[in-house]
Amino acid sequence: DLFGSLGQPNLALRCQQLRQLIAQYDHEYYVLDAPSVPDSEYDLVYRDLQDIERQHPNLITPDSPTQRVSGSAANAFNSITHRQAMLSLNNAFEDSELEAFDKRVREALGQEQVEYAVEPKFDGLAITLTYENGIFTQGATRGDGYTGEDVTHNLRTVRSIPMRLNCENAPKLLEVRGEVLMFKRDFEKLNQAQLAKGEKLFANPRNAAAGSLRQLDAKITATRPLSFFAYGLGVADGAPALGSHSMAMDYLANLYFPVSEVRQLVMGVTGLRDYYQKIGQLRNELPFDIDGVVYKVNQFNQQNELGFVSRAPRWAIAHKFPAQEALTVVEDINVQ
Ligand SMILES: NC(=O)c1c(N)nc(OC2CCCC2)nc1O[C@@H]1CCC[C@@H]1O
Repeated sequence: DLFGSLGQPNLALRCQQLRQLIAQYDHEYYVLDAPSVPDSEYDLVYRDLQDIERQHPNLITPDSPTQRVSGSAANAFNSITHRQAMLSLNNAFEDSELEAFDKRVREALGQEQVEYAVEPKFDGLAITLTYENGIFTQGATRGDGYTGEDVTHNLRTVRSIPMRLNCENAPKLLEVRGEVLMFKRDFEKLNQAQLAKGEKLFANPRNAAAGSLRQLDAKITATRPLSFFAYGLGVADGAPALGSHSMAMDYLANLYFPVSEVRQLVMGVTGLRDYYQKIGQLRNELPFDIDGVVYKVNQFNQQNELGFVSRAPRWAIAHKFPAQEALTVVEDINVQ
């Protein structure tokens, strides 16, 4: 038969090729929103992999897309201590605080103007992803910044989180920090489905994302439309030398991680202010909720020079928008 002639080694290679192809298709569909093949083609490739794995379970690998929804329901989350603390951010609300931040940074660095990496402040749930030799092995919530909950199985179900790194010589260890969130449109659809099922409605996308991620049964998480954006690195062992936050984001984008498309590099406090205004205008059009923007000194050597105050860095602050009145009201849907 077909498989007899292929033999094990070739089958293993065939599985690897199928996994790689599906990882590419997932990236195009869930991250770039630009599939290169129709769903019918995707389903054929996926079924090929499933058939081989069903006949040869020894060929199943943890990064196989067929393993995204797996694992039985646990009765509690294990506690994970982060190799590198997941710090929080000091907030600025007034323009005067912005001036003060930039002034402190300029004086500490002895520099006229500072280059900042700026990006939206995603309003979701902070998590950390661990990749060992290019394979996703563990995921955890931020928790108190030092220990979080092991939500590995749940994170496997998030299609925009890659199960393997898209590179040849993968780093021995790579920790990726980011935010799990739910897009506004997916949140509306979820609440309409909840309503139709007579189940409770979620208050907002952030609560829906947090509630979905902290399900003990990953099969429930798999039914929820979760997304992810990377915004930083934790421990990186064997990764190429990255000198700045913007370089780290480029590196992650090449590894198939979703990163913000509206991130920028700006100079000085004027650059910060302009970006805050720009995103403030864009806010309601963005497909996801944000509660501000984040400014980071871009160069890592300058970040190291500035260090942290208690648990938050001196080199970064969030600039919050005024809280939006609770406007996510599910309009009356005439439920039959
Ligand atoms: N929510 C965000 O979009 C975000 C971001 N874009 N960038 C950072 O960089 C921080 C992480 C540690 C030092 C700088 N943090 C963010 O969120 C933080 C994570 C934990 C508390 C805040 O929500």
